[in-house]
Amino acid sequence: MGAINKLLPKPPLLHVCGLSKSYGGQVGCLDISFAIRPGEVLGIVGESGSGKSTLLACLSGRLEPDAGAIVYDVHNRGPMDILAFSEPERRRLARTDWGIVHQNPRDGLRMDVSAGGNVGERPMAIGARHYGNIRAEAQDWLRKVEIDIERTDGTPNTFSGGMQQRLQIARNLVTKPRLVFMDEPTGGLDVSVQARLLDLMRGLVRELGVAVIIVTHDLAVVRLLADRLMVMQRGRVIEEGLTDQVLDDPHHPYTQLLVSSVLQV
Ligand SMILES: Nc1ncnc2c1ncn2[C@@H]1O[C@H](COP(=O)(O)OP(=O)(O)OP(=O)(O)O)[C@@H](O)[C@H]1O
Repeated sequence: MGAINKLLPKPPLLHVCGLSKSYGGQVGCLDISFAIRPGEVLGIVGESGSGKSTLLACLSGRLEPDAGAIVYDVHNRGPMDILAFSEPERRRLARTDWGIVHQNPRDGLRMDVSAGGNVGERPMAIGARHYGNIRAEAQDWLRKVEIDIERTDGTPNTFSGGMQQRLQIARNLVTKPRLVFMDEPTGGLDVSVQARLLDLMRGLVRELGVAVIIVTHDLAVVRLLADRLMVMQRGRVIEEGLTDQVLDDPHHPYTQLLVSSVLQV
């Protein structure tokens, strides 16, 4: 039985079914269904207004969907309908199991708290108490995201945009979440800074085996990071599949347009 289990695909970490959200008469996202397995990276692409942010906000508990189910395999408890969670239960899940990397590091960091504090307060929030260990772990993570540990006591507003984004990533990964939501994590950065950040993220995601849902309009980002891709247009998923397959052989005319518009640049 054990040998057979190893051959079977891992059960989904997150299972989304028929998720919809509108704003008055305006469709945000419509009838979205997908599953993501542990350690898998799912990219969601589409032009501005296609519903990416609405979907991500519904998944990460920042927005209440109008319809659908979100089932998450909660650590030590099993698959649960998280839309039925109370607010404290949802906050606890976000603190222990999830990470959220925002496009603007200011939304994900505490700008008046030191870099070491920004990383260290996450393990503290889930029970770490020994100051020396917390600081050592924070510095270990600063090193991993290539921030000089001499900057441990500096605040993020003295950091460059790229450093702030790397700090936000360290703050999210330090507690080894099982699922991380990323919203345009490389947006607003110089191309060379983006490339370095992407390399770093790819290494860390693979090393930790964390599942990631990454929303972006940048096909180069998903090409490098995502195992699977969903393409959205006007709130719906119009194409999905393995990233290379979708990008190298797009079937839907809208995906073909997206891919060809990048190739022309
Ligand atoms: N607060 C809101 N009130 C009304 N309509 C909204 C609101 N937020 C989003 N929408 C609408 O929902 C649709 C999806 O928007 P959403 O922001 O999810 O798209 P997006 O793909 O994330 O776009 P972008 O890449 O520009 O962030 C759009 O038509 C948008 O105008």
